[in-house]
Amino acid sequence: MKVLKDILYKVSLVSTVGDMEREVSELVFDSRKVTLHTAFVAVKGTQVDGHQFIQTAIEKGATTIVCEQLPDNILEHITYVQVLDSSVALGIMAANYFENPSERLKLVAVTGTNGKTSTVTLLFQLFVEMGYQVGLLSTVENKINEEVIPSTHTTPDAISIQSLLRKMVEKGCTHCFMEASSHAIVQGRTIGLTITGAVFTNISHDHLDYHGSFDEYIKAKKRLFDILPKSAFALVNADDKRGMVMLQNCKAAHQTFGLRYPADFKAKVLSNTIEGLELDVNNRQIWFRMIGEFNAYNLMAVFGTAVLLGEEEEEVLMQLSKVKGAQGRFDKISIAGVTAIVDYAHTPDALENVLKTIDGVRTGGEQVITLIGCGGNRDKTKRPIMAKIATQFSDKVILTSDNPRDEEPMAILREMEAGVNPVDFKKTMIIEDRREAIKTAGIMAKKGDIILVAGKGHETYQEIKGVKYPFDDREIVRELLNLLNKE
Ligand SMILES: CC(=O)N[C@H]1[C@@H](OP(=O)(O)OP(=O)(O)OC[C@H]2O[C@@H](n3ccc(=O)[nH]c3=O)[C@H](O)[C@@H]2O)O[C@H](CO)[C@@H](O)[C@@H]1O[C@H](C)C(=O)N[C@@H](C)C(=O)N[C@H](CCC(=O)O)C(=O)O
Ligand SMILES: Nc1ncnc2c1ncn2[C@@H]1O[C@H](COP(=O)(O)OP(=O)(O)OP(=O)(O)O)[C@@H](O)[C@H]1O
Ligand SMILES: N[C@H](CCC[C@H](N)C(=O)O)C(=O)O
Ligand SMILES: [Mg+2]
Repeated sequence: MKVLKDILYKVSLVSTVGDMEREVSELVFDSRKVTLHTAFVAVKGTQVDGHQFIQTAIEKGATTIVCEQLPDNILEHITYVQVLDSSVALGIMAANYFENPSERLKLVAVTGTNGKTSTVTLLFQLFVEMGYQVGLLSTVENKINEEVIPSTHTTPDAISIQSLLRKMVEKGCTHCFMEASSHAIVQGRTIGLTITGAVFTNISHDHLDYHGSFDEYIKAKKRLFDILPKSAFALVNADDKRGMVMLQNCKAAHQTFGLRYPADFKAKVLSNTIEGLELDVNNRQIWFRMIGEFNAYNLMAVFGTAVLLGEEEEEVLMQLSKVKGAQGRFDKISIAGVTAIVDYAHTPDALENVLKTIDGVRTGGEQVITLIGCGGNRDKTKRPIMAKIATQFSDKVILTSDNPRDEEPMAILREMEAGVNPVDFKKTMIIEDRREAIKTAGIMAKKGDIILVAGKGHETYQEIKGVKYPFDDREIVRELLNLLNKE
């Protein structure tokens, strides 16, 4: 039990009604999770306004209500706390409730359209290699050392973040590496965190459905940098023109990484093959297991972060060359003479990067067959662009379902098809069923060919009309390619 007024420390209050010394058993923002003596925080969401569940929360046992508008019927046995912004209050209250765990470890938050999971996973693996106890919050999984805690979001809600950080501190973690999605930043999920360093990987087309415009999307990312204290570091990609935008009016120490423009942490790509990357970093030639130029950026973000956290350059590079990166990112599966690559590319930029990487490591003669879909209930404007990119950089393309969610799969596929140039129609086909699409790609592939299975990476399900059916690209690729004989 915690005392309400302690949990409200540093929260901007508009008014209060009732006992502020009241004990709080738990903090929740979802009426469905209310139990006796919980404090219910009413948040205005994208679907509904949490204020409409205040009565239900009280009926279920909540004795404290935190809200922006006080309800008409004030009950005597309930404490009401009126705040300016419930999401902001929730972040600060969650931090207080779990006793500010982020002040007790070094927390690095990574934002950007692509490369967040790759970067935080590399950081996690690197710091484990260097002998630290480490936490990870990522799209693929959350981790406390070797313990895996399933992830539901790229960035969890404020209460889950603080609760996970608290567990990390209890388990002796000295560092935590987390992804900060633009949704999370805008919704205040990262409020209340003491951040040691923030990293910006890049920004390109995504989530325009949610943010409304590219400018708003940039502003969302920038908010992470705006709140950094002077003692923190802000490490941005010098080769992305929005890197400098992130640093405008940012109080933290400005740091840059990159491959082209002058940067504090810079590398030169010496070789880039299907086996890995050779980079020159401060006149040291190092080999890494990651593939593609985009991974050279991720590696430089990781190198810079580790050095800014006080690690020795030499040691960082040596240990970094051992790590293997995140699941479902450029996962190579070679069976029956065919190489399939399962990759989470789900934005135009990521798809183009992965296809250019494949093109760059081709030895000649082999054809590239790309299988791609776009998620339902998400940014529609990227659909035709992604299909166009797929056809531009591949010999054959199968447009197929990703997670259709509540949309008609065929409608998504038609929107994708609209981006294909008529001259590319003959190399493009539509196969709605993703399993059938993978099978067809396998049948079409000749020995030596490369199949890119893009969009779902590590995901182990396919979401169709509210149901998550088991579906793992990596398993299906293995199963179906094993049935083929290309020898
Ligand atoms: C669009 C979006 O981001 N929605 C997130 C948001 O929910 P919301 O605002 O839609 O909530 P709502 O349904 O309108 O409800 C409003 C409030 O009423 C409460 N409520 C609701 C119903 C009820 O019976 N009782 C009740 O108290 C809810 O708990 C909530 O507090 O806040 C919730 C709690 O934090 C999130 O779980 C939810 O994520 C949804 C499920 C989601 O799919 N989000 C995706 C888009 C997302 O966040 N993705 C990013 C990654 C994006 C990237 O790739 O960069 C991520 O960080 O995962
Ligand atoms: N630095 C990068 N620049 C561009 N593309 C990248 C970069 N790193 C990875 N990618 C591509 O983007 C895909 C997604 O990478 P990753 O999962 O690391 O991004 P993310 O930012 O975590 O995505 P999400 O927003 O879904 O959490 C990868 O599968 C790869 O195709
Ligand atoms: N974090 C991304 C995941 C997209 C993955 C793709 N497989 C899809 O379902 O659209 C998003 O929320 O847009
Ligand atoms: Mg991610």
